[in-house]
Amino acid sequence: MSLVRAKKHLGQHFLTDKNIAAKIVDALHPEKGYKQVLEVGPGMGILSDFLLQKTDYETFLIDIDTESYEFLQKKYPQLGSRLINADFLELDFAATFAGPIAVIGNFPYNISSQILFKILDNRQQVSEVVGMFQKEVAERCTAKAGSKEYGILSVFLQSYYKVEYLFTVKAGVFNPPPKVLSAVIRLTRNEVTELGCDEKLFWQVVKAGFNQRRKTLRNALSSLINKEKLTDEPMLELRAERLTVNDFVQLTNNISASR
Ligand SMILES: C[S@@+](CC[C@H](N)C(=O)[O-])C[C@H]1O[C@@H](n2cnc3c(N)ncnc32)[C@H](O)[C@@H]1O
Repeated sequence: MSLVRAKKHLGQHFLTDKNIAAKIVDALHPEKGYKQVLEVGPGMGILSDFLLQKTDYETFLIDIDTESYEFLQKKYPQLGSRLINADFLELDFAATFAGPIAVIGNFPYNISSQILFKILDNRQQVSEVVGMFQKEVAERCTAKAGSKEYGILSVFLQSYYKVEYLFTVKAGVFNPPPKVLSAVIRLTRNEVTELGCDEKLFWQVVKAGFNQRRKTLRNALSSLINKEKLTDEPMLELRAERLTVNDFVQLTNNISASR
């Protein structure tokens, strides 16, 4: 079988180290109750080889690249409609999967944030995610309040998932090697179904706070708050990076109550 040509615009860097591939697949916890796993961007199938050996779950593969799709069709004829040639960002989860699922992948780095927001949009179905990202993105996902990496992505993900940094991966194990280091993280869905505040306002507060992260929240959120009524709100004297997810929930409730 001829190999798939790496296409830069699709973020194609193929992992060549099978031990790392096995370690990524082993980081899934199917005992948590999902029966289906979706791999995003299987490429030539280095992760899929390990996923398809497992009997605890049914594996689905989605790749936007037709050349990868045709390669994988020949490699795994048994997959049938579980091999999908489409854009993950356009996938209709409810129509494709029967219940809770896990998402796994060595993700294309050019669309990392969109992939994470797509997962967040489908958080009712996505119980677990194990994925490789550019190291800086992995650090932003796992960052804690008070650190310089802590930002919008950290707060949004940590609202609904426990986020763990698993391990760092060197560029030399990919072909072609990316210019950056990579890292594997795991997201495990928490118990939260509702944040306990006006969620639309919560997203606005988080975004506005971090969009002007060097300002105090009183200044960064000036268009969202009623200044006369929130004169003694201590969180407004801080910068966004100091607030935990729970602080943001509480601040959102205080802003709602003052309107
Ligand atoms: C970093 S490569 C990883 C390939 C393979 N899993 C590996 O580890 O060698 C990323 C893969 O994502 C695919 N991809 C890029 N954008 C995509 C999208 N929007 N939806 C689905 N797959 C995508 C690429 O075609 C490529 O196969």
